[in-house]
Amino acid sequence: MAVLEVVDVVRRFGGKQPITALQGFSMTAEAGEIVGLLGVNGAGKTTLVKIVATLLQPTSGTARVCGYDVTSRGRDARAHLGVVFGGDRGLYGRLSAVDNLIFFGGLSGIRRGLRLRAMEALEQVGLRDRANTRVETLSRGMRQRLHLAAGLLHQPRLLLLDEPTTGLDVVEAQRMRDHIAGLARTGVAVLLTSHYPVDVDQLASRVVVLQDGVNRNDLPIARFRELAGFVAEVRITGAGPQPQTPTSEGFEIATDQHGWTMTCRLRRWDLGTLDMLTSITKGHAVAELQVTPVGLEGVLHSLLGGSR
Ligand SMILES: Nc1ncnc2c1ncn2[C@@H]1O[C@H](COP(=O)(O)OP(=O)(O)OP(=O)(O)O)[C@@H](O)[C@H]1O
Repeated sequence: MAVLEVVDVVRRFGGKQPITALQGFSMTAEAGEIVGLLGVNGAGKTTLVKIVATLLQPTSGTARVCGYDVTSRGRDARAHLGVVFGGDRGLYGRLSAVDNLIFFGGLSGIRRGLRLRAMEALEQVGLRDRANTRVETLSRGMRQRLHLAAGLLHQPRLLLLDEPTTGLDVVEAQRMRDHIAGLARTGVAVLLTSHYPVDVDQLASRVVVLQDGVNRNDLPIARFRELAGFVAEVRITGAGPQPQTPTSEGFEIATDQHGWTMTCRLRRWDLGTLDMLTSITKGHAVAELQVTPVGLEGVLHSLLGGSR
């Protein structure tokens, strides 16, 4: 059984200009899987996350967490899911890290062994040694990890993460990603919404693209990258006579007062490609060779670029 199963969910909002944010959206997430949820602003990501989190009801369709319908079995669904929104608000600055967790745990109905659970959750996010530190003296990254710990208190099978690295420096963002990856290795399913392609690039095993309220692409991340139609961009600069460019591979060459620049989007990257580049540039004065693998950003751009 999938940890998360969303089937044909429709969500309409009324008002002067009624809007259908989700129009028959379906997806699943299995144990241990990190699914990256991508889409332009207004695509319906937050609406979907709120429905799964039992904060908003679908107009029609079903969403189940560990088999429990989020509408008719909301309490059971909530018992199996943790929600972590980005940012560091909502914590009590004058309480210690562990007391914040005890407070949140109490609110979500954990009665027995709460202090022990709180300490375990702090351990999971690398904050055990800060258990008794007042939250207002913790760094932003630490406070964000404390949010993650709060989402883990009741040992959920599904974690909904919305922008988990917002506002973090590169070191803290990487630490956060490491913790998320570690959680998935313990079998937790993660639905990750992020505007930072690097989060999804590094973490997700599968990518779902939400567009116009439907699941437009749902692919393992390696297959998703292939949607760009190329694997890498190559850029070679040099001086002196310009090389002969092969017509078959779509090379382009430009010249200026400093010399020439040759660019190409490669459809594959292997030893044959390397041989080809060597033979094109043989005997020419090459100043620089750059090969940039296509990232998620490039794929999203070619998928969603003109479709707002
Ligand atoms: N409470 C609401 N009332 C009316 N319309 C809403 C409401 N919540 C969301 N919408 C509309 O539903 C659509 C989807 O919004 P949603 O916030 O789910 O998108 P999103 O993909 O999360 O966007 P972003 O990336 O900007 O956070 C938008 O057109 C939005 O204006």
